Amino acid sequence: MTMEQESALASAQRQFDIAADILQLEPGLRRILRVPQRELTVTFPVKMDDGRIETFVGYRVHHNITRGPAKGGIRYHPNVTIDDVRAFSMLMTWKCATVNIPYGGAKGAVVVDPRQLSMGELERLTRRYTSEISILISPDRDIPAPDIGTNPQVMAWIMDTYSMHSGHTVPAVVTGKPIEIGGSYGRREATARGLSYVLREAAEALSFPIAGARIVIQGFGNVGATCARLLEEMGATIIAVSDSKGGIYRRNGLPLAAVVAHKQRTGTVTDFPEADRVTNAELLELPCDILVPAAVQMQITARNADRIRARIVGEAANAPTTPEADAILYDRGIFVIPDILAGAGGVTVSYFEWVQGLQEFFWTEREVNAQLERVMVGAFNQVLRTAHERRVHMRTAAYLLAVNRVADATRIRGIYP
Ligand SMILES: NC(=O)c1ccc[n+]([C@@H]2O[C@H](COP(=O)([O-])OP(=O)(O)OC[C@H]3O[C@@H](n4cnc5c(N)ncnc54)[C@H](O)[C@@H]3O)[C@@H](O)[C@H]2O)c1
Repeated sequence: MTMEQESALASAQRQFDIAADILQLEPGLRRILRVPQRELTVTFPVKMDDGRIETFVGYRVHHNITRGPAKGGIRYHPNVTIDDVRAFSMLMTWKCATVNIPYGGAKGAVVVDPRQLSMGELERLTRRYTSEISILISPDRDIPAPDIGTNPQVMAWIMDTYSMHSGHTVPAVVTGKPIEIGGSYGRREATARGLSYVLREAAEALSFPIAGARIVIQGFGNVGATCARLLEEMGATIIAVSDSKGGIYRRNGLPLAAVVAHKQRTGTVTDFPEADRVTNAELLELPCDILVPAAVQMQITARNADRIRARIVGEAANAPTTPEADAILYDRGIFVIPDILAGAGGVTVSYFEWVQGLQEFFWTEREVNAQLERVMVGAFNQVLRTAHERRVHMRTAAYLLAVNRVADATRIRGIYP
């Protein structure tokens, strides 16, 4: 197996090992933090609309809960594996620790293509999966959230199922809920907004203003499209965007509102009449100031890293860059804002949603965004300082901060019994 084909977990562990070596982490702590603490696999039946009974496999993994309740999304995807869930649960531990919010890391999944299910089937699957993992979830133990293939409606069913079992309404058991039942203002845009704050800070650190910066975005979904709009509001020029079908490029800037309307009408950005078509591979190699991978993992690899022509790469997606590519980008002086920092706006506002639910006291959107900016800018500056002090790239710096926080918490609490 080549490095490029290694599993998501092996890649996450390799990244952890780099930080553990620099921190000279004691062998016992290394053994604890390298693997998930707790895993649940469930096989459960769902009545389909035609009367058949199908069985589905689901997972919920807690990587670490030393710093607080487990936090992480639930993915519905036909190809998801337990190994992916382990890797993403580990990334969640580091993401929460990087922005210093009091959570551990978790991830859940069901092996299913949700687009093949009716609404009724999706609801029954979600409610039964919730029931199966209810031995793990609760507002003070494990708080799920949306991920690929799930959305606020799925979170509403999880909240309702858990509440039915409890006999009273428990909004704080999930985040990413609809506003009407205790969701937070600003949650839907939070990942993109958090990213826009750190991109603005990064541009400033590299001595160019975000206003006028030329931006390329891979993935035009919730995060990518919102990020495009927010960066345009900051005065940046979006020159290329893409979705799973391909990308579009216009040297002088895309008319964003028209691209959004085209995507709504046709389901894709491709074939937008006033731009050139590019493939997703070509898009990544366009000359620009800021490249934002906001689609899927493993996009920047040893194969294309030497052709990336951005000054900053802001990782909205989880794990879009392989460790080999990281080293190449660093050597070429490209400033990478790693996923565990750049993509942490979502979990940060999830944390605010949980706090609001527990207190039953809700904030305005302005308050949410101001607190998000404080957390993201503070974390960015800490990671940047660490990178300078330790002479490492931003990903390793973020890992050093995050792993150290979890290691410290473990040492202070001690090993039970
Ligand atoms: N939504 C959040 O709060 C959040 C938080 C942290 C990280 N992320 C990560 O950000 C990424 C995007 O999340 P989202 O919520 O915008 O998802 P989404 O499903 O709304 O959008 C994904 C976009 O990527 C495109 N895409 C899919 N496969 C592609 C491929 N192979 N090449 C190019 N484009 C492709 C899709 O067409 C779509 O435009 C994911 O990796 C997700 O894990 C999301």
